[in-house]
Amino acid sequence: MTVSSAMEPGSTVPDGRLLPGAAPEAVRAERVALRRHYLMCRPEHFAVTYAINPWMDPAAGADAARAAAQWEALRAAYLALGHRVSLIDPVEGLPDMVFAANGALVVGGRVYGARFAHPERAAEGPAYADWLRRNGFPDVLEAAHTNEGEGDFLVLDEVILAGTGFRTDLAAHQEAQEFLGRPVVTLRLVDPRFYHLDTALFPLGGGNVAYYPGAFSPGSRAVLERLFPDAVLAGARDAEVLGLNAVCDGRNVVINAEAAGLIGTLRRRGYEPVPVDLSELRKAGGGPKCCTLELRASAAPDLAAGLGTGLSTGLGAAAQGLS
Ligand SMILES: CN(C)C(=N)NCCC[C@H](N)C(=O)O
Repeated sequence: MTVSSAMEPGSTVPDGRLLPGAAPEAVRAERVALRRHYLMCRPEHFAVTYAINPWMDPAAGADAARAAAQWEALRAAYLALGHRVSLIDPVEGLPDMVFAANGALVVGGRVYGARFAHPERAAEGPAYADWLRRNGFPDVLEAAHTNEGEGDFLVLDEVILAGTGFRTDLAAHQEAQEFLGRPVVTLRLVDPRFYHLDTALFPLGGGNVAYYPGAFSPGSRAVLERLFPDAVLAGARDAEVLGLNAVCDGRNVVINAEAAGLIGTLRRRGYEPVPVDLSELRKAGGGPKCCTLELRASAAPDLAAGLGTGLSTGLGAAAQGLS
C-alpha cells in the first residue's frame, strides 16, 4: 500500500503488468502515467441557485461564461495529456450536473449508481446511469442507499476509500463493496467545507494518496496513517482552495492553481503538477476532480497501456484528443 517513491528498473505498473515498451532504465526516475477515460459534462446550465454546501452563496451567484471557459481549459488539459474524454449532455434545471464525479462509481465495467442526498440533485443519478447504460456500461446497480458516486468513493488498486459524514451513508459503503467485490475502507469526514471525500484526499497511483488530515475524524486519521505512511500531506491553506480535489494519472496531477504549497510538495515528490483555474466552479463547491468521472472498463485496463511508451512527459505529451 505504500509504493510511492520513483519506480525501480523493470518495474511493473500497479496491477502487476510490465510497462509496455519502456526500457527499464527509462523507468527508474519516472512516475508512470496511465491513459484514462473520463466522462465530463459541459457547464451549460451551471449556476449557483441553491446552497447545499458552505461554498455556495446564491446571492453572489457565479459567472456562467467564465465557468464554461475554465471547464474547457480543464478538458483541454486532459486531452493534451493523452487521456480520452467523453461527454454527457447537460440537462436544463440541473445546475450542478457539471460535477460528473458525483454521477456514479465505475469499477471493472460495473456501475454503482448515485443516489443524491439533496433533492436538488436527485435527477442527476438517473441521467448518468442512462448515459452509462447506453455507452458500454450496461451493468448498473440502482443503489438502495444514499451515495454521491466518486465524490465519496475513491478507487485505489487494492481498496476503495469511502467517505461518510455529510453525504454518503455508511450503508452505501457495504452496498458498494458487495456489488463491486472490492474492499471498501470507511473514512469519516468532520468539516462541512470538506463534505465529500474528494475534497480532502486524492489517489496518487502506486497505492499512495495525498490528503488533508484536518478533514477527518481522529479514528479515520489513524487509519490513513496506518495505510499510507508515505502519503503526501496537505495543509489547511491548500485544502481551503480545494487543492485536494485533484486528478492524478500516476504522474501528472491536474490541480487547482491556487494550491501553491501542495503543488510544490508534489513536484518534490516526483509528480508533474498541471495547474488549472476552476475558481468560478468553486463557487458551487467543486474543483477539477468534481468535474471528472473516471470510466474504468472491465477487461484490461484501466488502461491497457501507458501514455506513449508508457511514460508521460507532461502537458503536450502523447496528445491524442480522442472522442
Ligand atoms: C468537490 N466535490 C465535492 C464534488 N465532487 N462535487 C461538487 C459538488 C458541488 C455541488 N454543489 C454539491 O454540493 O453537491
